[in-house]
Amino acid sequence: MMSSVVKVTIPASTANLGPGFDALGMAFQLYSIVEMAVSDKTKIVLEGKELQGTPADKSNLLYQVAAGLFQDAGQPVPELSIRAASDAPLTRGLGSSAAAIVGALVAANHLAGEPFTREQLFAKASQMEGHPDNVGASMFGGIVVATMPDQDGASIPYVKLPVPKGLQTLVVIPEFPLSTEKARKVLPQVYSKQDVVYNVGHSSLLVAALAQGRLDLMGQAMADRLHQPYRAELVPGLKDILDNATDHGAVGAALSGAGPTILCFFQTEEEAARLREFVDRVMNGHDISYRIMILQPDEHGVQVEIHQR
Ligand SMILES: Nc1ncnc2c1ncn2[C@@H]1O[C@H](COP(=O)(O)OP(=O)(O)O)[C@@H](O)[C@H]1O
Ligand SMILES: N[C@@H](CCOP(=O)(O)O)C(=O)O
Repeated sequence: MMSSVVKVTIPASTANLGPGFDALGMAFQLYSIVEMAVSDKTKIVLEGKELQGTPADKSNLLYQVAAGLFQDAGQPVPELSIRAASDAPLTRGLGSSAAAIVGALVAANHLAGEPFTREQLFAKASQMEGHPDNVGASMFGGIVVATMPDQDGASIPYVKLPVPKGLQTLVVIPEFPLSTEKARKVLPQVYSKQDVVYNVGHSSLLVAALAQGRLDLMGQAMADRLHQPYRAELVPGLKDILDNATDHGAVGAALSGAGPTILCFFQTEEEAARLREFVDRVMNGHDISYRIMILQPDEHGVQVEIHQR
């Protein structure tokens, strides 16, 4: 009998864009894939260097998320054959856990006969991550503005914005990992009224600037007081880059998600060259190993192909 293999391609993402903590996400043309099929015995194959060290048994996040979906749908959890690969590095602030959750949910939902809509999968993924920023971008592509609802399980209100034409991203990816869990623990429990008002203003201005393609406002609008100042102690070079990137070719700069990746937006090749030189100088000054990637935005979000075997 023929059985179906579902192949899901998921874009990596950046969250926050500076002030939009837990609310803004943007998808990149940097992909991971998850292939899933019902099988006699669970087998998980993880390909490539980025997934090295990730468990290949039933404790794997992809299996756990897929099993949870079958349970939520009121179906027995089948044995699963899973193959996964990622061009995006893990624990660097490029949304790998969100991409894995989105990939496993979309794949398992297909195998279960599509019991849940995309909006419901988005809500599930956001509950699992605890915030909708990366999962929104991986699910829908482009720039996603979203917020967690007051009630558990309710749908997540969001708006997808196209990425302003010509906006490109240079990411500086340090070699050391930083788990999101650790980078959330350094944040305060309580903020001053001034800092909250500051972020509401900057995040609102940033969303409006993105919606109208006002790249001239991004440098100012991307300033943040809720997370970057606290996370700077975990990311050598961050403060320097945030303070000075716009003087060296950047349209704006931010910590990518919880870090340690740092992102700088730019438009022209000349800006990219100036930025590279600046970033090299800063990171070498801190004696940090890193790599630089130029990433284009993804506008499509998660993509699904079905194969018969
Ligand atoms: N394809 C995958 N398969 C299994 N687990 C994954 C996969 N991708 C990410 N993960 C899990 O997500 C963790 C990274 O999540 P996190 O600390 O939030 O960093 P980030 O999302 O910024 O990469 C990894 O340590 C791993 O446990
Ligand atoms: N809003 C979250 C985003 C975490 O993104 P990740 O890619 O680092 O997992 C946060 O800032 O904690």
